[in-house]
Amino acid sequence: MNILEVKNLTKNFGGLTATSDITMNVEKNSITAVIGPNGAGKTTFFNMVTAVYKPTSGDILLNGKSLVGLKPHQVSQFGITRTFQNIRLFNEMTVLENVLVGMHQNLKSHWIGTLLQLPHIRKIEEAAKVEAYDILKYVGLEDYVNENAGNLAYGAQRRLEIGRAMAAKPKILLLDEPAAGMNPKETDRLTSLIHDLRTKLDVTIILIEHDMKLVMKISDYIYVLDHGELIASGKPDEIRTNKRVIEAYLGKGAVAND
Ligand SMILES: Nc1ncnc2c1ncn2[C@@H]1O[C@H](COP(=O)(O)OP(=O)(O)OP(=O)(O)O)[C@@H](O)[C@H]1O
Repeated sequence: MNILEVKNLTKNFGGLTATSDITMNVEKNSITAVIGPNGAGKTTFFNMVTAVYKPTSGDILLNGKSLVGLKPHQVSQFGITRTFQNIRLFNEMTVLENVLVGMHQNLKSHWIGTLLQLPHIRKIEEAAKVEAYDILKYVGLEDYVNENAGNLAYGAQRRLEIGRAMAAKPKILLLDEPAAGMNPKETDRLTSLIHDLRTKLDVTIILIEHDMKLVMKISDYIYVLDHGELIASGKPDEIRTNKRVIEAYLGKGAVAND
């Protein structure tokens, strides 16, 4: 079953076409990768799915309902959260607080209740902390709960970002280059985390990533963009050997003629 359907999605910035007539289907509970050389339109695609940009034309359907025209916070309430290419944590807040921030839209507490320390609000907040702690365990940060986020090592900061995004209980998690800047050990750890999120927490993952080893290892399906156009789609083994994909990455002439 498709959780997300992208239909003929185009985004123009003045005379520049960032994505052109893209159609994709993302199956529920899958790991789907969107790859392509720099400037291919990958982040623009994420920005349209999260309503940061309005498509010039085309549609995006979440469980059959259009997301076009919604505000970013509404898309997030409908169950789509993301992480960013550049880490965006609250460095001066603790690791636990960063996850609690990600959870806020699911908390029914009201500021006045918090201010007055009403017992039922305190209960909700305690429950939120327990849940946040569970998430931190999941992403392997339970020993750093009270550490400031800015003090974490790079790979740990990236995992905290994923933890914060998971706190919103998304149906779809969009990861924008989660392995960027990671060393091979950190990438391995991230790979198994992403794999676990899908298998154990029932989330659908859409991943933009330049690390092809990671992409080929965990993706069920891959879409390839080049200069805003969808040039290929298929399972990792199909993409690995696709001539247009190899040419897009390595330049024309990289593929020997048959
Ligand atoms: N807000 C904007 N205004 C004008 N042009 C933009 C805007 N955002 C993106 N673009 C252009 O759209 C094209 C696609 O950019 P995009 O960032 O989506 O590519 P990408 O595949 O994510 O690249 P990278 O892998 O380098 O992050 C580029 O030519 C970029 O300069």
